Amino acid sequence: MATTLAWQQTASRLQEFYRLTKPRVVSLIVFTAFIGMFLSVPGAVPLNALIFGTLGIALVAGAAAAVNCLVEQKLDAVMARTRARPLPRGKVTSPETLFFLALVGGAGLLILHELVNPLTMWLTLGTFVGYAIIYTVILKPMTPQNIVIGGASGAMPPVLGWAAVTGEVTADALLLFLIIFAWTPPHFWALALYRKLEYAKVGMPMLPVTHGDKFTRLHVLLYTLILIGVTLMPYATQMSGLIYLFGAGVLDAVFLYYAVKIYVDYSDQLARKSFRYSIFYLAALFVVLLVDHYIRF
Ligand code: HEM
Ligand SMILES: CC(C)=CCC/C(C)=C/CC/C(C)=C/COP(=O)(O)OP(=O)(O)O
Repeated sequence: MATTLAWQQTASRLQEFYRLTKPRVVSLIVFTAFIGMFLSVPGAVPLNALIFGTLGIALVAGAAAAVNCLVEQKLDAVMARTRARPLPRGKVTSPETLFFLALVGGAGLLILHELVNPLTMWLTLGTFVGYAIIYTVILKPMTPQNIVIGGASGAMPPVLGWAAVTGEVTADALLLFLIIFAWTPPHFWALALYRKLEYAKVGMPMLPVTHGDKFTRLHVLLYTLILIGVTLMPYATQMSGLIYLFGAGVLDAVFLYYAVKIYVDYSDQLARKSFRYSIFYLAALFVVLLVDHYIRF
């Protein structure tokens, strides 16, 4: 009886630590890295790079997310969306979080350095610093351009996957970076539009707070147009073929529909749907890139 209780307590503690890593966001990040690995070579991906590259990138990304939870715990306690996180609820302490993220992040970097290659380790470390320090600590409280510049960290994972397999970063890898980079503003600003009051409450200078709704809605539309241009580039550069062109075209058309509707006929409900669609869009676009890579027309 006592051992069962002890087990339950341990399991629920571990679950709280796991939640610090923002597992849902990180799983899409890792998914784009994973697909980047397949796109980097014509045939089979070496199993070593696939397994240890994915594991290492996942661990460091999780540690980066935990830094964000640590730094923003006081703000998280105020916003409805984030107040159930482990730190604001007092389920884990700051020193525990620091210890956990150092352990997890250190293990990830070690795996990348020893079992993948040093280039991937350094690029992943740079991405970690980009999100955990440059974005979270410096840019986020400073400028409404926070997510445009900080989005570079979120866009790095396919490049990391590419480097893990090939040991280099090529123009095709940078194209994958550009896709996520252009996707981030419509992804985030759709959410920021319907969460504007919460961001205002904690004094975060998000675009709808500093420049208003109309300006943000215009920028969602403009970045969606940029995104559409960028997603045509894999076909234009012959990195991808007709299956990709068709898939990306359909996904882009729906994204454009949401962006135009947000601009001309805004509602919170629409912004919420558009945000959810942005997540589906990115996952589906990478699946299409992968399918096209192996079945090429
Ligand atoms: C600076 C860049 C980014 C910002 C500011 C941002 C912002 C956000 C925010 C605030 C949420 C929380 C939504 C909620 O709690 O309801 C979220 C959710 C999400 N983001 Fe992003 N994001 C960024 C980049 C990315 C990237 C690069 C990916 C993946 C490649 C991604 C994937 C996701 C996913 C999958 C969710 C849903 C999580 C869930 O359902 O709990 N995000 N994003
Ligand atoms: C490989 C590697 C090291 C990757 C690190 C990149 C990384 C973890 C990006 C995460 C993007 C993310 C969680 C944005 C959420 O925005 P936010 O943090 O402003 O959201 P919040 O308000 O929910 O805290």
